[in-house]
Amino acid sequence: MVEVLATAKSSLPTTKEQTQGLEPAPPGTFVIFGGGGDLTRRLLMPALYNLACSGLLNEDFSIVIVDWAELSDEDLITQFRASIDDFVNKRGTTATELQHQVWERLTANTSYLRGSFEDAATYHALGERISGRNAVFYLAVAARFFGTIVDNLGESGLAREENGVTRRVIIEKPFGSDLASARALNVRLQRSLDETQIYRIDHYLGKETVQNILALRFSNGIFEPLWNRQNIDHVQITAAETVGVEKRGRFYEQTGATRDMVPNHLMQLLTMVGMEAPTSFDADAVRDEKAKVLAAVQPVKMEDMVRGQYVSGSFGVGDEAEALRGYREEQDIALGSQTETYVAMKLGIDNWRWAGVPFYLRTGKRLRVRKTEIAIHFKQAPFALFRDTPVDKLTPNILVLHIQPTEGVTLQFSAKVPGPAVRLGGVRMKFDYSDWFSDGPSTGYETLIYDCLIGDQTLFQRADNIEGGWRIVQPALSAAAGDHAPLSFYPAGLDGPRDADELLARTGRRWLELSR
Ligand SMILES: NC(=O)C1=CN([C@@H]2O[C@H](COP(=O)(O)OP(=O)(O)OC[C@H]3O[C@@H](n4cnc5c(N)ncnc54)[C@H](OP(=O)(O)O)[C@@H]3O)[C@@H](O)[C@H]2O)C=CC1
Ligand SMILES: O=C1O[C@H](COP(=O)(O)O)[C@@H](O)[C@H](O)[C@H]1O
Repeated sequence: MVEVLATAKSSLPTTKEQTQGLEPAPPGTFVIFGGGGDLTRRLLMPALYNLACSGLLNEDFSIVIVDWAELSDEDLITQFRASIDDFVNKRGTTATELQHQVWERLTANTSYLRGSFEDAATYHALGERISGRNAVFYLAVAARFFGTIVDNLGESGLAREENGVTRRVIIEKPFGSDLASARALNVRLQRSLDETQIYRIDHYLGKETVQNILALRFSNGIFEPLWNRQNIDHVQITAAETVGVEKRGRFYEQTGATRDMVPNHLMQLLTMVGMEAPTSFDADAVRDEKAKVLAAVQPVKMEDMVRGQYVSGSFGVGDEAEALRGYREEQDIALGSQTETYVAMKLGIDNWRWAGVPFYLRTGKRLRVRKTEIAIHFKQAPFALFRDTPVDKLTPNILVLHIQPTEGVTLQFSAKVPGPAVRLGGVRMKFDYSDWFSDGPSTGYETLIYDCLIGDQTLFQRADNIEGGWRIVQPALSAAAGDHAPLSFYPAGLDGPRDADELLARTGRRWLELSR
């Protein structure tokens, strides 16, 4: 292993330094519809607290939680405190103290509004609390309510921006369940809102390393000249999870791995790798380039796709091994379920930079390891020089962008093994984020919430980008709906279905090992 440079921990920037140069967001109210739910407890409240600790919320910032649960303001604050204790202060191995001043200010301006999303009275009462103020409406609700809430915001006049007051809506995923429903939802939202008011979230865009793909590509002179069909053989994008469907069986049965991960998260990764340099970080400049890449991707062909479902298996070895249930044995799953928990596919980007370079995507639950990464496989160097040496093959050059759980970049290449003979060994140069940058407490939602508060849509999906992702996977969804999509099975705790290996083996390629 070749270490790139010595690490410089003492010079790591602190959280304060990382937020330097950023102004607190303008004054306003953050309204969370569905604020009694899981997303709010685990991610949104911790993120708002972290933003307050970083000094990025305005002194005049308030929170209104809308839900139908029977809660008093005191109950709400108790829940809020529990979520900070569980998801910020006891996160990982480091326990930190509550920042009392920040906490007092935030909770003094947090209130509860009990009401149904479907009831006009809820919007009337909300209107009184936010009158004349900027507001962000966060729809932390099941997807079936997205249209209803936005219709109500429109009809009640709460979506109207006037006299310099801004009104923005953050929409959670899933945004539609196929191309037609995503289009219909876009049309419905745009009846009440201008596109500049709509913030469609994809939490992958809140991940530092996902954002860093553009920085890596375009702030370094060494990568861009190689980033094309002349030098790259193929690209592999992997999002492997060890978890199963947990308690989300009802949702997952209707969704499956393709809908859950591909048109959104994996397409974000594909566009970041594939896009041209935008002319600026302006939201539309970036999203225009993404739209162009998506438009150049041909819809997936069924012969280039593998769907899998996990069956019972085990994790670990010997006495330590843990038995894992199969998907069909999980809660709320049909006995003969045909839902895929794994999907692999080959896509191509038919443009001047990428024509002929396959992009292989795979994602699945209950795999051997949790790992999200992008591996750029470069073309092989000519072998001629080594023909009369003991070298029988060259190590492939692979640049791996690690997204999670570790964040960093690795470059694999060949180096001469010391000694008189010409022998080559595969080596890796490794850059690990944690060696160079300290990471403040973060849920990944801080950046996204802050960006919405300041009106920056760069990290949010535009209507055409969302539809572009659905268009690409639509043939797979149609085939599954018509029962024409084969399903392979794989043991829980391993690497996924064999057929997925076959998808690459056809052209003499292979997946990068998950557990390497
Ligand atoms: N949880 C997570 O980690 C993630 C969630 N998401 C997305 O975020 C959104 C919210 O998820 P999550 O927090 O898990 O959902 P929850 O179901 O936990 O939260 C929704 C809240 O809204 C309440 N509610 C339901 N119907 C009404 C109504 N008609 N009027 C008023 N309140 C109502 C629910 O109450 P009750 O429980 O009584 O029905 C619940 O408190 C979803 O779109 C999900 O896909 C995205 C990424 C991660
Ligand atoms: O949106 C979703 O993403 C998670 C994976 O997110 P990650 O940040 O852990 O990579 C996935 O487990 C879930 O099924 C899906 O709905």
